[in-house]
Amino acid sequence: MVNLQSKNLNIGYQSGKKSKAIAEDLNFNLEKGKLTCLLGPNGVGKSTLVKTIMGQVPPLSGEIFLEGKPLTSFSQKALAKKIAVVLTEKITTGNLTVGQLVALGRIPHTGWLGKLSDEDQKMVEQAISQTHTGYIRNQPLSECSDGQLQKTMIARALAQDGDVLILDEPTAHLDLVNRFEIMHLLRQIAKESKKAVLVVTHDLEIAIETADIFWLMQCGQPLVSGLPEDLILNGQINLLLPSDRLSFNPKSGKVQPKIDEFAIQIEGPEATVQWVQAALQKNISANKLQAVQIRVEENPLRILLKQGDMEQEFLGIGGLLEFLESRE
Ligand SMILES: Nc1ncnc2c1ncn2[C@@H]1O[C@H](COP(=O)(O)OP(=O)(O)OP(=O)(O)O)[C@@H](O)[C@H]1O
Repeated sequence: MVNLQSKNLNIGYQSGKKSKAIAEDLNFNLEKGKLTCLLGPNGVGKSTLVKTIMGQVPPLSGEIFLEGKPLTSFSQKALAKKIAVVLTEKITTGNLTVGQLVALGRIPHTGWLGKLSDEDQKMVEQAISQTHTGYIRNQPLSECSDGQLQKTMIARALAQDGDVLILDEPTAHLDLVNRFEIMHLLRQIAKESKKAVLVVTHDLEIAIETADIFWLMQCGQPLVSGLPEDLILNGQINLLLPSDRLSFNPKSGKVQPKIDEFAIQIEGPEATVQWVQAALQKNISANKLQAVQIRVEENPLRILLKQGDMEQEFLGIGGLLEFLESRE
């Protein structure tokens, strides 16, 4: 079910009579119950699109519809009840605790001085429980780690209880475990609370694992939308990598340097072959690998290198690289 939709949307910034176009002819459907990831290179206009959807930056032309009605027909207050946003800026809210910040999510419903009703309280508790932040609810924000802060910001947005939840780079600055945890949490929120969740991210691998839909934004091109798995198989994922040097490897699910003359035949178990190949690509120039054959064994690792009559054995990739690097 579509919650937010755009038609021929042109986004950018207006200053006096001058307008600066950032992206043109954007057409999208943001669906309820799905986690959508917006990906694209730096400066392509992802944050500008988020601000346009929030009603902070007016579209240069075209229109956005929320629940079938033009976004412009909603007041800022009404929009705040429908769309909750988590931006990248760090909050500097003095001595507020985690619990107090989450409660601030109810402001669109209560007003600044509003007391929390039982219903408000219930939404706050639900948001804290969904984000597993109960154990830090009395902790001042100034004492929270980046991961804890990010979960608190998500909890505040959940307490706001809009049908649309938008997050601009929620995993920036987080470690690998927290990045996974936050994205899985957002997926769960989309599924369980039937919200339309839009996440701007540069985290391609985790996005592939968690997103239902990808939106790919590239300079001067229409927005490409589809299942991540479809975009991988039809090669459109490479739209994110305009450089000649990188491509997406559908087998490993990773961005890798393009392999052409570099590819040498390595025999052995798949995972071991993959990492030996990766180390060779990163460190050894193609001319040093000519007429070289490599066979690998695992547990324990053994690498056998053959060239003509010469055979050499290594017990680690480091030794193999040292040997190849020292060759004329
Ligand atoms: N207030 C503004 N007025 C004019 N131009 C702006 C303004 N804010 C951003 N821009 C420009 O809009 C373009 C898109 O910026 P935006 O922040 O939307 O990109 P982004 O895709 O989110 O980038 P990143 O991945 O680096 O966060 C950039 O060229 C930027 O300089």
